Amino acid sequence: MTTFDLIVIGGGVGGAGVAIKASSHGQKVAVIEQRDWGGTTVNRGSTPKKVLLSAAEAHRQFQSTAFTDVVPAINWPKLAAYRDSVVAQTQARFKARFQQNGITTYEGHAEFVDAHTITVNGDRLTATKFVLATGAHPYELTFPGSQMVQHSGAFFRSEQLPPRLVILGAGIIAFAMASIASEAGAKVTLVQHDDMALRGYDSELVALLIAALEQHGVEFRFSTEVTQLVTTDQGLQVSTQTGSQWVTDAVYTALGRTANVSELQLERAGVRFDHRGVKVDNQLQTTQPNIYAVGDCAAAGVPKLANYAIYQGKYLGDSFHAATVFPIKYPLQVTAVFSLPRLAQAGVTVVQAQAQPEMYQVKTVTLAHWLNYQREHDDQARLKLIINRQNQLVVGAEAYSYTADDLINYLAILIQRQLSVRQVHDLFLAYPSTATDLYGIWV
Ligand SMILES: Cc1cc2nc3c(=O)[nH]c(=O)nc-3n(C[C@H](O)[C@H](O)[C@H](O)COP(=O)(O)OP(=O)(O)OC[C@H]3O[C@@H](n4cnc5c(N)ncnc54)[C@H](O)[C@@H]3O)c2cc1C
Ligand SMILES: NC(=O)c1ccc[n+]([C@@H]2O[C@H](COP(=O)([O-])OP(=O)(O)OC[C@H]3O[C@@H](n4cnc5c(N)ncnc54)[C@H](O)[C@@H]3O)[C@@H](O)[C@H]2O)c1
Repeated sequence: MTTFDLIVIGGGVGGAGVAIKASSHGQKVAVIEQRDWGGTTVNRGSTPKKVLLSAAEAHRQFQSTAFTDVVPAINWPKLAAYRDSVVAQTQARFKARFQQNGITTYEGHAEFVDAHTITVNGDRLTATKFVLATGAHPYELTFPGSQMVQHSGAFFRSEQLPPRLVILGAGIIAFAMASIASEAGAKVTLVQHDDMALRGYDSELVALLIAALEQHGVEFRFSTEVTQLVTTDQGLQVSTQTGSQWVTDAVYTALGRTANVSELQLERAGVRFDHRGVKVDNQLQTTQPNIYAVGDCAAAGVPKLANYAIYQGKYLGDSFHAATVFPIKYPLQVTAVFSLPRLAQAGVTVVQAQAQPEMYQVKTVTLAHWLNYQREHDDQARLKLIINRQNQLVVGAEAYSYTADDLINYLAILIQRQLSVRQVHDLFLAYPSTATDLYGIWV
């Protein structure tokens, strides 16, 4: 039986964070992956998504500048081939990084025998500590014909773009898919069961994004659900609860994700979990003291995003080595919707600020006439700053523009460092750029 100080189950971004940190502190570490190194992010999430998005962005720029008469079509199979080469290279680098750090890698499904032993490919491995980093899988549907529904991962890895497609859900993934597909020429219909898109983001900015996509031909059907899919000679016939019917070529879901916990035999190890994932405390420890969980499989009360999984992994890798362990503290929330245009947010949200008007002021800054936005034809670009009334520091920001994620990341740094207006003006930066725009927008 092979013994380690630490075994990490799951070779995605969360598992990598903890394994590499722990091994840098001299621990004997193994990582086990059952499907593909790099997990969701590298294979079915942000990596393929951002490669596709680059082509969509270039296509948009062609239309909005001097090239109006000659807008080249996106060659999807060519784009797909490039995307697959980027994914393959990233995956290979991901695995090599484990090996370069002296981490033992296993390819296979891990499950617990007891709290100190697991099996992989029939081998038994033991360790002092375990970290669960098994991620999540798409929410499954059960209506008649739902076996023909594909997941968002299939869209981001598709070889061909369906001419007509339906997206179920109006969350963060749905908006990225709708933006890419519509820019690449597909007729997109998005179905959301209630009237709320992108919950948590400022409704005014969300309305601007919906209007931009509608202008691009995306059809939104709110307050209804798909109830049946039937194959016909014309394609897939979609029926909804409210009685609508139309024909499409493909249906993709983006309805949220469920933690990968049920196939780990966690009961044998004394680890408790529910539909939200593995129960963890504020040090990411499960109900079994030598077993921890990070990322999408953990019910840690934070967004299930790559930046959180990486942050938790690094925290845990360091905490195993620390003399005193403090609870994990997230400096602020930062998220982005990779749509066209983008929505991004850092710190206190507009929704939170509006609920506490005595504490926060919301200031709207129109960006459209600023050089960086004007040159991009970003004519609706705007920023909402959330200001703490007591000390006048900016504590949150929400932006809508083609480069909102960049601006929000600069603001996230300034918010985390609690910089005052004076300190921002003392920074020396290359001009003109998104960074120097901070001089103007920072109150
Ligand atoms: C389409 C899409 C786009 C996204 N875009 C973004 C984005 O732009 N920004 C962002 O921050 N987040 C994004 N996310 C979320 C992000 O991908 C996840 O939060 C992140 O991947 C979580 O990392 P993880 O390591 O917890 O899990 P994963 O990356 O899912 O890795 C878990 C790994 O564990 C393996 N595994 C599971 N069970 C076992 C077992 N029993 N034995 C061995 N191995 C096992 C799985 O095969 C998998 O490889 C996106 C997600 C999706 C689906
Ligand atoms: N840029 C990013 O940061 C990013 C990008 C993609 C994914 N992610 C992560 O992946 C997770 C999953 O994303 P997602 O978009 O699948 O989920 P989500 O939770 O963001 O959105 C799902 C949407 O589907 C709706 N819905 C639920 N059931 C429905 C039904 N039967 N018919 C129609 N609509 C229905 C929900 O009300 C919700 O609006 C996110 O929570 C996030 O953690 C992050």
